[in-house]
Amino acid sequence: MDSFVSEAGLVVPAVTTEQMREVDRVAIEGIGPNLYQMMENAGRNLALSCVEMLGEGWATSSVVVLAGTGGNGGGGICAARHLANHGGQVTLVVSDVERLAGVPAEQLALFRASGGRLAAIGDLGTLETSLTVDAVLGYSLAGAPHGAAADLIGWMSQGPAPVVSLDVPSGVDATTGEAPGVHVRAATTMALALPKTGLAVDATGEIWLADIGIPAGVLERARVRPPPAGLFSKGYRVRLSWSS
Ligand SMILES: NC(=O)C1=CN([C@@H]2O[C@H](COP(=O)(O)OP(=O)(O)OC[C@H]3O[C@@H](n4cnc5c(N)ncnc54)[C@H](O)[C@@H]3O)[C@@H](O)[C@H]2O)[C@H](O)CC1
Ligand SMILES: [K+]
Repeated sequence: MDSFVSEAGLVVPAVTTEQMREVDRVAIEGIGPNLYQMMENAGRNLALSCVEMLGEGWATSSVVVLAGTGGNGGGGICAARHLANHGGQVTLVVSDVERLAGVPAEQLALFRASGGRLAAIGDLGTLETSLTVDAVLGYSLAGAPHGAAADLIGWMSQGPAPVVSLDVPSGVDATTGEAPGVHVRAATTMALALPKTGLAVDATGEIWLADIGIPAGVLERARVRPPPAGLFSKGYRVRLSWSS
């Protein structure tokens, strides 16, 4: 789907993975924001969505954050820190801690300082959750999920807790919407910067779009259509629907 629509009726263009990568490249190698800044905005918005989904008394509910080793996982780890910083009962599970590098690894170091709990994949069977955050795989999905990523997706699919997916439900191709193997069925998906063309599938649940601070000049240089003026005039997240 090449566009989505906001509740106010604004038409929001969608991007493919290739287009989003170009936006990220122009931002990170050139104008900014840098990866740290974008990930912080992603994680903070995601944490806020979790608080809103859980409602009053959210801080007494258990939240499990499942994170992969790339940019998607880094955003999830950042959200886990924000939840822990605000007194939430958060447990983080990373698919492969040894493979974390760069900014996602720095996110984990920050999380460790928050007092939140880090659990191993082997502990999954003992974890209780009221809301699960899916930050396992983002737009760099390559083929059917395998290894620890597939285990985490399987765990989310078994339990009754709602899942909030970051950017795209893990296992769903962000460009085509196809799922080459196991995939997450989200209650809510929070897309970053611009909705991806593959999000018009049932696995996404409610779609929200979060502003992560990318200015119009970056989109222009990446030759990507910008979101309509005023889309984020009331806040940093807006609900989107499929356009008919
Ligand atoms: N402007 C933005 O939208 C931003 C988005 N961000 C987030 O970053 C991810 C994309 O990050 P990336 O590091 O490119 O990759 P992923 O996190 O999607 O994947 C990580 C990792 O997973 C492995 N993998 C791929 N396919 C499989 C598979 N089938 N089975 C198992 N493992 C797999 C592979 O090793 C990948 O490298 C994007 O979605 C956003 O969430 C940034 O935070 C900044 C800006
Ligand atoms: K995800």
